[in-house]
Amino acid sequence: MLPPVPNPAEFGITSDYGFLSPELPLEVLPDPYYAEWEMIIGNLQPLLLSRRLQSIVDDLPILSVTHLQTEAEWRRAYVILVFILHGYVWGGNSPTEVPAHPIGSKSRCTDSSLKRVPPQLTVPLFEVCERLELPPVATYAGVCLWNYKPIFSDEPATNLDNLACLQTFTGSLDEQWFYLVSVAIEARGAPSIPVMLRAIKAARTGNSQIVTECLQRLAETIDETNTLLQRMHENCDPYVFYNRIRPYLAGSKNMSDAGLPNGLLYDDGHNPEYRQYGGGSNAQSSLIQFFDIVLGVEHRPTGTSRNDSEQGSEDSIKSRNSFIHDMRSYMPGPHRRFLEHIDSVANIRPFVEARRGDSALCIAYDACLAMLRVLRDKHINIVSRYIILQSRSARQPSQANPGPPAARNLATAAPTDKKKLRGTGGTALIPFLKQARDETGEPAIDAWARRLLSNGPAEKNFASLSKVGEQPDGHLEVVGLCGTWTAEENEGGICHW
Ligand code: HEM
Ligand SMILES: N[C@@H](CC(=O)c1ccccc1NC=O)C(=O)O
Repeated sequence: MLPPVPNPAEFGITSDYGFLSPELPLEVLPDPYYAEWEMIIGNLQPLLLSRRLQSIVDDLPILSVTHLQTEAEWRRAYVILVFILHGYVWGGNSPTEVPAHPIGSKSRCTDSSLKRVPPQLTVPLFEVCERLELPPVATYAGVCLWNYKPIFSDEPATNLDNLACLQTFTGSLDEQWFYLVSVAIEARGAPSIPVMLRAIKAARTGNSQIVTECLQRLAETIDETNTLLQRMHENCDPYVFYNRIRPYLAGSKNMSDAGLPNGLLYDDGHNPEYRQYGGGSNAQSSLIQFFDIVLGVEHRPTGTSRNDSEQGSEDSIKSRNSFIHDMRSYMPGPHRRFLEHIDSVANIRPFVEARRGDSALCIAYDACLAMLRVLRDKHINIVSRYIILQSRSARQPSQANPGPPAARNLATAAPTDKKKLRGTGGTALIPFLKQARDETGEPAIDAWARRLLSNGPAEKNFASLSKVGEQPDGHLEVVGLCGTWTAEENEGGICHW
C-alpha cells in the first residue's frame, strides 16, 4: 500500500503562499504586556549603534509567553527574540569583549557575559522555539518567511518591488533586499507545490502526459526563481552585506575564530547550558529542498560521491548530505514533516527513467534539472561575489587609519584560505556548494540548449545538439546544425558563439 500523497493544507502550506505563512506576518504583538519587547525591536538600530542594547536587555523583566494567543503571535515573538538575540551577541565589540557602555549605565557586562544569553531572552525563546519546533537561533523562517509585508496589499508577494521587511539589524535597503529576494522566490515557487503533487498522483496511474505537463510548469517556475535570484545584485551591495549584515547572521557552531569556542551559554536562570547552532541559511528553505526531493536530486556528504556510497551499498540515510538534511531541523515543524512525507512518495525520477523513449517526458524532466542547476550556478557566482571576494578585501589591512582593533565576528575572523571559508550555516562553502551543484545532474544537452536558445538569436534553430566534449576549464562543447558553441558552464549557460 503506497503512502498517501500529503495534503499541503494540513501543514499550513498553500498554493498561493507556499511555505510563506498564508496570513501575513504580524507587525506588532497586540497585547501591551509585550510593549518592552516591541520597544526594543522597534529601536534595534539606534540601540545597536549606541551600544546600549545589551544593558537594555539585561534590565528587562522575564516576560511570560502565556499572553501569546495565535500562531501569528508566536511567530512574531520568535522574530522579535531572535533579532534581539543576534543583536545582543554580535552587536558589541565582539562576543567576548565588553562593549563600551555609557558611564553610569545601570548594568555593566562582565568579560564573558556576551557569550551568555541572559534569562530575559533564553526563557521565553526556549518556550517559543518548543512551540514552533525551531532552534533558538535566527533561522531562515525568522528573518525571511515571517519577516515581510506587502507595500500595497492588492499586489502579490511574488512582486519583489512590492515587498518590505518588518525587522532588520542595520535598517539598510541592502539587508531588506537580501531577505526579500528569498521571500519573492518562496512566493514564486508556491504554485509548483500542488503542481508536483498532481504529477506524483499522475505517475501512480502511469499518465505520462500529465507528468510531462507538470514538469514543464516546474521548469518554468524554477527559471522564474532564477530571474529573481539574479536580482540580488540590484540593491544588496556585497561590501555592505559581508561587513555590516552578515556578521549578525552568524550561528554559534564552529565559531571558535569569532570568539565562541563553546557556542553560546543559554542561561535560563537555573541551569546555564552551552549550545551550538548553525546560523540561518537558504539551505533552510523548504521550497528548494522540495524541488530536490520531487526531482530525485540526492546530495551526499561533501567530499563523497555516488560511487563511494554504491560500493558500500550504504543505506540512503547514511549517504545523505548531513548538512542539507540537518537543515530540516531548522525549518518550522510542519514544513519539516511535509518534506518527510514528500520524501516517502516521490516517484518522478524512477517514472522518467523507466520511460526513456518518451522524449517529451525526458526533455521536460531534464529541463527541470537544467534550471535547478542554473539556480545553483548563479548562486555560486553570488557566493563568490558576496563572500569570497569580500573576504579577500576585508583582509587587506588599511594603512590609512588602522583604527581600533576590528570587532571579532564572521567577517573579521574569516580564514585566509578560501577553501576554509564557512557559510553562516556552518559549511565549507565552496566545496559544499559546488558538490551540491554537480549533484543536480547533467541535464540532457538538447533540453538545456533548446531552452537557452529559445531566448537566443531567432535565426539559430537547432534540430538537436550533442555534447562533443569538455574543455580543460570546464566549458562544455556541443555541436548542432548551425555550428559549434561553448557555454560558460559556470555562468549558468550563457552561450558564447
Ligand atoms: C548574498 C546572498 C547569498 C549568499 C552570500 C549565500 C551564501 C550561501 C552559503 C555560504 C551557503 C552554504 C550553506 C551555509 O553555510 O550557509 C548557502 C546555501 C544555500 N543557499 Fe545561499 N546565499 C545567498 C542567497 C541565497 C538565495 C537568495 C537563495 C535562494 C534560492 C539561496 C539558496 C541556497 C541554497 C538552496 C543553499 C543550500 C545549498 C544547495 O542546496 O545548493 N541562497 N548560501
Ligand atoms: N548562508 C549565507 C547567509 C544566508 O543566506 C542567510 C543567513 C541567515 C538567514 C537567511 C539567509 N539567507 C537568505 O535570506 C552566508 O553564509 O552568508
